[in-house]
Amino acid sequence: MEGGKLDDWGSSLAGLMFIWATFQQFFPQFLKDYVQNLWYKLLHYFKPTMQITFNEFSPGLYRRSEAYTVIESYLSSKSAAKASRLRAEIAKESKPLVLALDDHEYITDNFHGVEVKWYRGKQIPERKTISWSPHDADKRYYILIFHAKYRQIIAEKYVNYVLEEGRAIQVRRRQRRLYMNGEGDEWNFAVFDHPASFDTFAMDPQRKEQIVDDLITFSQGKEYYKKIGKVWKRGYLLYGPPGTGKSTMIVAMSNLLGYDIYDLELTTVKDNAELKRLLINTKSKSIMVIEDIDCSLGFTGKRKKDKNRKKGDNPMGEKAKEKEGEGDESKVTLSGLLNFIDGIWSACAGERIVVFTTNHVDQLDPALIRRGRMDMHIKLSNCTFGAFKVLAKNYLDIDSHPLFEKIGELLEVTEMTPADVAENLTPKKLGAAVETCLEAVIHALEIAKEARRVKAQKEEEEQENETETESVPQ
Ligand SMILES: Nc1ncnc2c1ncn2[C@@H]1O[C@H](COP(=O)(O)OP(=O)(O)OP(=O)(O)O)[C@@H](O)[C@H]1O
Repeated sequence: MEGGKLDDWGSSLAGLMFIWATFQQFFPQFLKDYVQNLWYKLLHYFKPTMQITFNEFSPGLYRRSEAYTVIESYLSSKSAAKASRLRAEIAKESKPLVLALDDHEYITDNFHGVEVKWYRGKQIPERKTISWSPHDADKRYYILIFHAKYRQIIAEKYVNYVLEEGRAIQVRRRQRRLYMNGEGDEWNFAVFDHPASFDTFAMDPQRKEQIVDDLITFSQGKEYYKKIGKVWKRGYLLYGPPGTGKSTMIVAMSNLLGYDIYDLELTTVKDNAELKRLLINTKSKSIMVIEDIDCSLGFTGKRKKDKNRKKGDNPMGEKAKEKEGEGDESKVTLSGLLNFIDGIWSACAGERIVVFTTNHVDQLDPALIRRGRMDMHIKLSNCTFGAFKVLAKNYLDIDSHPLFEKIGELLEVTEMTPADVAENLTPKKLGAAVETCLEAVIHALEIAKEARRVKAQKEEEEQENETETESVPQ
């Protein structure tokens, strides 16, 4: 692609705009329009520059234009390094302080060698009135100025690039939201700021890397999904005993990609139609989570409204079987859920991750978790030595210690969840020594080992008794 420079014309234009903006407030409207038209004609005659204006408010609309806010985010990422006059502000629901381009200031940007200028203007209303309407306040706008010979590349490529980058910057800056479904098809949300990340997630490092790579590949896969003709979404099934980090991993996913979380409580959804409406009301770049999916759907694929059931209960245990057939309010069906995940409507949500968690993977309907629906099955297991080392680094800030060897041996012969190991590693007193925390882990592991031995012995004795009873002649 041919490179190009806007040279001094862009700067003169932006400079004159500043002067014009300062004096225009003293002129009547007809004179302003006349001078402005004359000025553009003159400019175009000598140097064929072009410009595109992005107004803060579209006529008749009370909301700020999305293009304007996205451009503002894009330019704020450039302004800190390039502009000489900046505004500092805390944007709504944005984490860091944002440094943005000030009024009547301009900066230069470069797209594949083509130089463009951005100017931020402000139009002051003719009459100052006390009003709540944004149309009576100062109106701002951005003007993109470029050489006319680059019209095509700027209009077709650069503007789209700016919008995409700006949106990505907004997502990165925005505080994460955790949505919950309430009554009907509305989502309520809370701003959430959970620090869990893949760096602090205790898991075999190689497996962790695979998962992180998979997530990043997905998030950058817009063109790929388009090429293969598939909706841009990916399903992850997280399974394992309680306390192995299923919920923590969802937060780590959200923090890695900057996605919001939609925590869908299936038992409160009335029917398939409501499920569909909930889906339509979600935004792109999000993780749709159904925790303990085995507790929400029964064997037959019919949801059972079983509020009495505890998380750890086997869904097809006696308790669950008793409830079967009772659920007269049960309207969300397995096929409704399958449609929700990958029916035609799933395409409305845009870039999306779906996560199911379960403690009983073997109880789930294979249709629900087949590859293509739940693309990656992630087993979260009891604490391994590799996972322990991550926890020791998180909690005690150590990479190695003479007591590690003993802990490694114990972890091989007994089972303990990362949640339990983490709890034992937590110092119980301010300034507790590292040894004290590691010894607490060893102590807990030895108790678990002993309990395991006693249990195994008991099972062996019971089996022997059963064999003896069977061999006694009737
Ligand atoms: N792999 C892990 N890495 C780091 N911390 C962990 C891990 N697993 C568990 N934890 C710690 O244990 C606590 C409980 O974990 P979490 O709620 O994620 O488990 P879970 O598998 O979702 O449990 P449940 O099935 O009961 O919902 C977390 O707050 C976290 O601090």
